[in-house]
Amino acid sequence: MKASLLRSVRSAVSRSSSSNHLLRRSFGTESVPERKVTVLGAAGGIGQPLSLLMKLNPLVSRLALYDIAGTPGVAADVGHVNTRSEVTGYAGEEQLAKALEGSDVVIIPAGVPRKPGMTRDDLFNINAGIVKSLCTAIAKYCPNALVNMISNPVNSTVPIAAEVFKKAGTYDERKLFGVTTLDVVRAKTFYAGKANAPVSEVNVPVIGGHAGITILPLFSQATPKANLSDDTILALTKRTQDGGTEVVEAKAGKGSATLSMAYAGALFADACLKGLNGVPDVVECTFVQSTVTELPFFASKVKLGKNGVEQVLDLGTLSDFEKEGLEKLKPELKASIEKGIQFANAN
Ligand SMILES: NC(=O)C1=CN([C@@H]2O[C@H](COP(=O)(O)OP(=O)(O)OC[C@H]3O[C@@H](n4cnc5c(N)ncnc54)[C@H](O)[C@@H]3O)[C@@H](O)[C@H]2O)C=CC1
Ligand SMILES: O=C([O-])CC(=O)C(=O)O
Repeated sequence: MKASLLRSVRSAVSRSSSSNHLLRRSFGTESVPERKVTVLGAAGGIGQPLSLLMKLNPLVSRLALYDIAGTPGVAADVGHVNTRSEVTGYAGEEQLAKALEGSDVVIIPAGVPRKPGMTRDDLFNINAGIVKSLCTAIAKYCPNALVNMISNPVNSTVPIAAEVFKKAGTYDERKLFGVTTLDVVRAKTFYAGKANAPVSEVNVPVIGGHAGITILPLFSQATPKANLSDDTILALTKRTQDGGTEVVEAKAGKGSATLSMAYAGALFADACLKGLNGVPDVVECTFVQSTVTELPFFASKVKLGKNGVEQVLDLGTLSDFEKEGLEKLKPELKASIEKGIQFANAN
């Protein structure tokens, strides 16, 4: 078991750092740079499994787990897993600075989740303040870190973060990401089922934002190609847009997606780390500052590099159905972005 774990760690390290000669540091027979990852909200429903998955990532050398309470226990637990990173738990605001100092990637799943009947925007009043205070600390203690925003409503929390960083004079648009990977994960799973394709080979870009109709999967660009009817495409689109609500309703008051989100968050953070380490051609869909539409933030395929966003890729060719979806989502996404900007500047 131990030998096979080591083998898989080594092969993952070798795959992900093959193009990076200069930054290497010894790690067994292979080498990768030192990287600190901080999880804010690490004791929560997403935070705990996400912390475990980050502990399994051989690209991480230090893992800092922060929450308002409960993190010493999570850190002690996760810290016993015999993988590369050293784990430290931090609880309470007075320990936030230490959790953030020296961080390369900060993942934020802090805040309240939905209950049945709520929209993501209903979380704004509580989560906007949480995100604002956490981002104020990031600007102070690790202004160069890549920030992976999971807290909802992502369509507003990312603009809030941008405004906080602008005010602090630390904003670098290449380093701020709304995590929309779960939309891609869902679109892939649902498409594979309908297209009868092996799910591991499926790719589906998802653009727009992360709430309801602002989530726009581009099944016309999905691979492997499949000849799906318009009705099937419509149903797949709706299921992807309502994926979060499907989980909220199934959990019946016990929160929203946590396990699939932890998986998606770990995938996205891994892509950020690979980009930082100089691995070429790392591309993920994510909600970033953008000029691909007239909106100031938009999710689309983004190439990740040593400084975060290297290139925001254009949308490619859209079907008429997708073009219509794109026009329909713009007013809602614009309003959510503006709501975030206004909040950050008024408070
Ligand atoms: N981007 C996405 O695709 C998804 C986003 N989410 C969002 O992620 C957020 C977290 O969801 P869950 O983990 O299920 O909630 P949860 O309630 O289980 O955990 C949230 C954690 O945040 C902590 N927290 C609250 N205020 C904090 C602060 N000021 N500093 C640090 N930690 C703080 C809480 O103590 C708690 O441990 C929600 O806003 C949810 O809507 C959930 C699923 C998918
Ligand atoms: O639906 C929610 O509230 C949580 C979320 O963002 C998702 O699962 O996509």
